[in-house]
Amino acid sequence: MRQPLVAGNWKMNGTRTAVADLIGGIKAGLGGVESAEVAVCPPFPYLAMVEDALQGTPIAWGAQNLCTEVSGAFTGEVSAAMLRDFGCRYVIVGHSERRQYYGEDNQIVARKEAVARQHHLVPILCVGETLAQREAGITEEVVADQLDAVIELSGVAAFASTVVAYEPVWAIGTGLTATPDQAQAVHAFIRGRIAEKDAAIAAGVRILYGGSMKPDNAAELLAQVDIDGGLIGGASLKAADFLGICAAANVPR
Ligand SMILES: O=C[C@H](O)COP(=O)(O)O
Repeated sequence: MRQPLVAGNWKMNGTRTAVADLIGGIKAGLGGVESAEVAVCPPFPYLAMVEDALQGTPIAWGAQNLCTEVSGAFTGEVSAAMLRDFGCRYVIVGHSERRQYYGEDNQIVARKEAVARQHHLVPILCVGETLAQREAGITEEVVADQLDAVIELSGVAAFASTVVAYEPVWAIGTGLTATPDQAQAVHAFIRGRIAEKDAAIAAGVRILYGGSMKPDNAAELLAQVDIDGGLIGGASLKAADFLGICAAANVPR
């Protein structure tokens, strides 16, 4: 059985005050959530604050990115070991904003995925197509290439300890959400692609949906058989909205 995961990706948002308020609101409101796992991914400077606030609670935390390299002369970068030092359980890798604005290709993303696991972080590997790619009918090809880069570097066993997030780029921050059927179709494709190599690993891998998920559309997305949670952007910045999505994930599967 796959435990649902709802992870908030705060992206480049926040101040000390806003982070304190948001974390306080989530902690206060999360009492009833039992079956779903909940995590938040703040910007790097707020990791220490979040660690202090969440230690000893069931809420996990993670980062939004990490360096491909382990340590040394890489100015401006943050290593996997540093994230572990601040108690991170998760790290997002290959978010479409990293791919689009910072030139992260499938090979770089695969290296980040590997270095994260080597340091006992759980990567949340983002995959997904642009609108142009969907309209060209190559969604599956694009997603397959993104998955295959990880399999080629690390083997399918990587997916025994990696979470996948399907995030159609055209649905991120746009208010456009994939329909439950559209999302389910790609989630099933992802699971099938992994199953071609190892059926047991495919059956266990958690596949999150990301892209304008909100309290009012979360339940129908999460009801799909291959959707195991959400990677939430905008709606993770308001405690009430994030909690609404957590509540929708808190149903026995
Ligand atoms: O990582 C989260 C995704 O990019 C989704 O963002 P969004 O919920 O604002 O569309």
